[in-house]
Amino acid sequence: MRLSLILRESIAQVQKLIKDDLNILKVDKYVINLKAGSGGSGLARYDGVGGRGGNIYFVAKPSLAFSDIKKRLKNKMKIRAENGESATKTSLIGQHAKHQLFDVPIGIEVVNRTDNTLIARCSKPFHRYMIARGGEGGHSKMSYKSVFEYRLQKKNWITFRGARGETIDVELHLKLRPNIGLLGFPNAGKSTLLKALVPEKSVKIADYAFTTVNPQVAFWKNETDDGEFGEPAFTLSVADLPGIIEGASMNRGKGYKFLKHLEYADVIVMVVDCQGFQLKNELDCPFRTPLESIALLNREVELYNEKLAKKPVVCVLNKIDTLDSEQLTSISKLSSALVSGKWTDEVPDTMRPKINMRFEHVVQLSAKSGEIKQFKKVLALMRNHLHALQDVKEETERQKKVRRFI
Ligand SMILES: Nc1nc2c(ncn2[C@@H]2O[C@H](COP(=O)(O)OP(=O)(O)OP(=O)(O)O)[C@@H](O)[C@H]2O)c(=O)[nH]1
Ligand SMILES: [Mg+2]
Repeated sequence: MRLSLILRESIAQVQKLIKDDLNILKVDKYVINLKAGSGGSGLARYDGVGGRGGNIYFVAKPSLAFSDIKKRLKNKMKIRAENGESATKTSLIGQHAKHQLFDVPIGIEVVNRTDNTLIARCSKPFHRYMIARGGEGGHSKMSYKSVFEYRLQKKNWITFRGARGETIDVELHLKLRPNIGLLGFPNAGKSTLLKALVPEKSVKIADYAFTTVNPQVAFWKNETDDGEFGEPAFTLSVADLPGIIEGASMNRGKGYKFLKHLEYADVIVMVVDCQGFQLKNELDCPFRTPLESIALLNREVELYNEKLAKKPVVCVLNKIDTLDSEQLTSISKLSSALVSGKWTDEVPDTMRPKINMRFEHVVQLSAKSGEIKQFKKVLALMRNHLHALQDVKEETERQKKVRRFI
């Protein structure tokens, strides 16, 4: 009995290790209901003031894992702060409630579920972020509406009701911060490319759409000290994401929820199948040429967030081993058009993006063959930009105005 228990535990441990090795991100969002404390009641006859309700703060802690959030809330996904004390005849100033502090892993984003606005980006270690505000205590200067009477020991007391604490549903988002994010339609060869970069990593590759169901991260080390490309050794994190499809912004396929992991990527690597793309061999799934695939990916990205479409992109035209010489010529033409920025000229109007992505480099390769020297070279070149490319800065209103007058 005991032996089987030990065995079961060790199997579980090994399984966990395997999972860690794969670095697969299973959960990247939680929804939590928050209720800040309401203010205590004030007492009219004696001008008593109720205590303030407690606020809810999130504190960014470096040592926490995202999955700890659920454990620490004991699966209830609710956080409550205490109400303020009411004023009484013997204590005319009600005590303020204690604030509720909740530790969260560093870097998470807190979004209001109702209006989809960002409340906080918890990025500074040990900093407190106010998420829900407690209500003010009741007092005589409050509006008439907050006044109410109640009977206590046969006397009529007039009290001022404290304000209610904020009640909100928030989403906690974990976003990867990779140097390189792989973007593409299903089956384009994103995972194959990751495997070619980091051969020791276990990666699931298969000839059907949506093989990758969760984002996964690997680290590519350019270990040659003497510098294979004249560079000192360096490491880049690469995130392989599940494929998105046309209409992802309308929540087709798996939607575009995984695109959030590209928001902090320094460089986007767009992987395109040189043979084109068709999700299924059915009438409602039209065939898309490589050029159309690029335009449609560009469109989906900008519909998600225009900032993403402004990031530097490396386009990988994959599976060139499957092309004949005529197709190879047309892929080379496409490469030149992408680099020159004139690639949208031939895109049908219905597929043309608003913001054309900037293709810093275009590489033709066969990820399956593992011969990706040119691609590694391009990554090494892009590496020089990595620090400067942390995040695309929004143009401020002032800058826009200034530009208008120039
Ligand atoms: N001939 C050829 N086949 C390739 C190449 N790269 C990938 N493939 C094949 O294409 C299929 C899809 O590859 P994956 O790497 O799983 O594609 P993916 O983009 O990760 O797909 P999803 O995870 O579904 O989004 C597999 O059968 C691969 O073997 C290539 O360069 N040449
Ligand atoms: Mg994949």
